[in-house]
Amino acid sequence: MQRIDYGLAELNKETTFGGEGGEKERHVPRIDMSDYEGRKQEIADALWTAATEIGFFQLVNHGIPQEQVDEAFAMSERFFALPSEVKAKYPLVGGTNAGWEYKAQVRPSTGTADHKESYQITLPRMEKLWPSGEELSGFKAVMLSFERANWALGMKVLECFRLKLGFAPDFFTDRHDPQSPEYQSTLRLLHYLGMENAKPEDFKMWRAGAHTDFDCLTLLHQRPGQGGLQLCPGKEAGELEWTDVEPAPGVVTCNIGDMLMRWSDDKLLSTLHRVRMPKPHESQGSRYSMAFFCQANKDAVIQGPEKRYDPITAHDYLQQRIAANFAKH
Ligand SMILES: O=C(O)CCC(=O)C(=O)O
Ligand SMILES: [Fe+2]
Repeated sequence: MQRIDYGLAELNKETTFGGEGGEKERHVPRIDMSDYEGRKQEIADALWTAATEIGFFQLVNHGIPQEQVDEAFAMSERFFALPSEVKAKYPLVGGTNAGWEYKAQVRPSTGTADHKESYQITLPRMEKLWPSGEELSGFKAVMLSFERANWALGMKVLECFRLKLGFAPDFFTDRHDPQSPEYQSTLRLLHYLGMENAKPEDFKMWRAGAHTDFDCLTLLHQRPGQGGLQLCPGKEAGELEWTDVEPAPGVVTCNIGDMLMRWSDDKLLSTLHRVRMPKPHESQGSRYSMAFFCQANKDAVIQGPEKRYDPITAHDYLQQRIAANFAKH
């Protein structure tokens, strides 16, 4: 693969992680979010340990009702089952993180398109991007309420990191204010294509190539029986060893993204991950997941307490990352 020189250091690193690598078991911490107000300090300590050691953790008792998660998954499946001509009426517009794309995301790590389609919801940019009620009744209402539930959970987690980093109360919540036109957090529905009729060479591809996320914090909903997510901590050179993150009922899998890594002067780790193809004994069917990306509002200025990096706005930061992933748009 030809190497392109990307502007950000994070991106130049990402071009070196596309290979198969090995596998290794690792412990992904579970964090109990119950009695959040009463246990905030304890939760913050547990989140901090997880985020500084492995960059991934799974929230339990997180407050998003299972029925709401199931309802959103059901709607997502119905959306992707719409005819392509309908979905194509709501296309991803370059640089916006809003709308539908089909096999359009080329990861700098692999140089090939992810084997998936996705539909992204970024609230201020959704004009003309919602399917009509006739096409998919109830979709918008279900997704708006699911978006908000994820936002609220994301802000609880970020508030704990805020506490540990020593920023003022509500620092991150203010910078992810959904009332602002600068809001750019994103709910992404994902459909990884079924492999039932795939050719052997298709299995050499990735459902999602190795990458780190651009955002502050990702909340990921997976379905039991639809695994494939793998993480690899550290960004050292050499053979990488990957760990399966198994979906479990009732958990929300979280990872730190590059924006928060910068904002914490590299203390909180944005960990490499990918979605591999199913193994022969695993389900070959479609895989659905839903990710909520807490991305600071465009006008937020990212700089850590120790000022390790020059300040950059969240807008400029994200644009560089999107440009590197959707070159064709
Ligand atoms: O679908 C998954 O399990 C992971 C998705 C992901 O890593 C992403 O969209 O950034
Ligand atoms: Fe990701």
